[in-house]
Amino acid sequence: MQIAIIGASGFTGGELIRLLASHSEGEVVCATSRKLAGKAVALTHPHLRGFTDLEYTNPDVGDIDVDVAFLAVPHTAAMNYAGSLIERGIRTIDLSADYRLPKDTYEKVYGVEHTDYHTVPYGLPELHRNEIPRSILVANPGCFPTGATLAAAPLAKRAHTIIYDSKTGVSGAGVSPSVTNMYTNVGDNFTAYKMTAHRHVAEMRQEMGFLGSSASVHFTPHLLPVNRGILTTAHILLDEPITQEEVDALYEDFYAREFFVRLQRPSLSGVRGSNFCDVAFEVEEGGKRVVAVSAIDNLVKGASGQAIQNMNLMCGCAEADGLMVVPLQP
Ligand SMILES: NC(=O)C1=CN([C@@H]2O[C@H](COP(=O)(O)OP(=O)(O)OC[C@H]3O[C@@H](n4cnc5c(N)ncnc54)[C@H](OP(=O)(O)O)[C@@H]3O)[C@@H](O)[C@H]2O)C=CC1
Ligand SMILES: CC(=O)N[C@@H](CCC(=O)OP(=O)(O)O)C(=O)O
Repeated sequence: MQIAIIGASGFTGGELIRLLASHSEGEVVCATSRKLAGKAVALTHPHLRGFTDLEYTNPDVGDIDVDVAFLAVPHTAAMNYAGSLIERGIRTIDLSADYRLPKDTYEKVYGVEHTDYHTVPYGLPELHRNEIPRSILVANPGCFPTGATLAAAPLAKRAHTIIYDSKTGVSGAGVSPSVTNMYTNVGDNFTAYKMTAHRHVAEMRQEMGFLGSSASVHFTPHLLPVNRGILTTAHILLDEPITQEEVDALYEDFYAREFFVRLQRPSLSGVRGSNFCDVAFEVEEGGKRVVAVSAIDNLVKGASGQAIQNMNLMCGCAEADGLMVVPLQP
């Protein structure tokens, strides 16, 4: 199975190459970068030396001839590639936000016109496993919505309000330097941003709706001085009181067949480098608030690992192929 990574010089592109190095059926044969064409991939991803001899190329999209393509480019750029790939039968996984939302919602949230819209499955396998195998194009979820939705999903129908409070590592902002992500602003510091209107809240609401929830959903992200990981605390407010035993049973049942969701105390180092989402939950006295906490690696379950999970489902490979990576704790 020949694979192209479009946008391979970025963080998620590098993670795709790292994880696919141990895939039993896939081989990365094309790694694109507009700026680094002709240079060795291992020059900008030195951790990959010895695992890839590829050089970056900058082909026209119509000349990319592979079985599977990953779009690891910014939102609004992915829509320029997807159409040409899928019309030639290339299974495509888009890591950007371009196909995650209905067209009108996307255009409102992202403030741009969508010039090549397709309705495609939302690639959160734990919720949409049945839709993904039939699809030629899958929208890989946002990093925050992945951790948040997996934390609250089993209680979706019981909640009237869900408040997600997330802390993220800086690699979520991508490889390009900026004043926001420079060391002097991030190191030895901790701050909230986009406090009431982050673009990911639309995805979080969409997935709660998919689960049959009418809960009102709110979200505030914070920037942690770490490279990888998202810890999300979900405050799940209920109309009817619930017991700890009932919540235990709901989560255990919901995730009984999900290898990548582990019900144990979440921490960033407990999932680092891996495709796991760890989730724990506790009922407050009185039974009307459940606090559920999740941890993911934003570059793996929040992006490239989940994208490979989707590829595996789309292509009939074992779901965990390329993803049997043990977390890096401590
Ligand atoms: N980082 C994260 O934790 C997560 C990221 N994502 C999403 O995945 C995608 C990639 O993210 P990430 O790897 O962090 O981003 P980076 O900024 O690190 O990398 C982006 C890549 O895309 C290329 N690129 C940039 N602009 C364009 C363009 N207009 N056309 C073609 N290629 C372009 C860049 O290389 P060059 O300029 O050389 O061509 C680079 O290789 C984004 O949509 C992001 O939102 C999703 C979940 C989590
Ligand atoms: C730290 C940081 O800036 N994180 C990014 C989200 C990460 C991301 O990649 O967004 P998508 O999943 O939609 O692609 C942000 O808050 O916008």
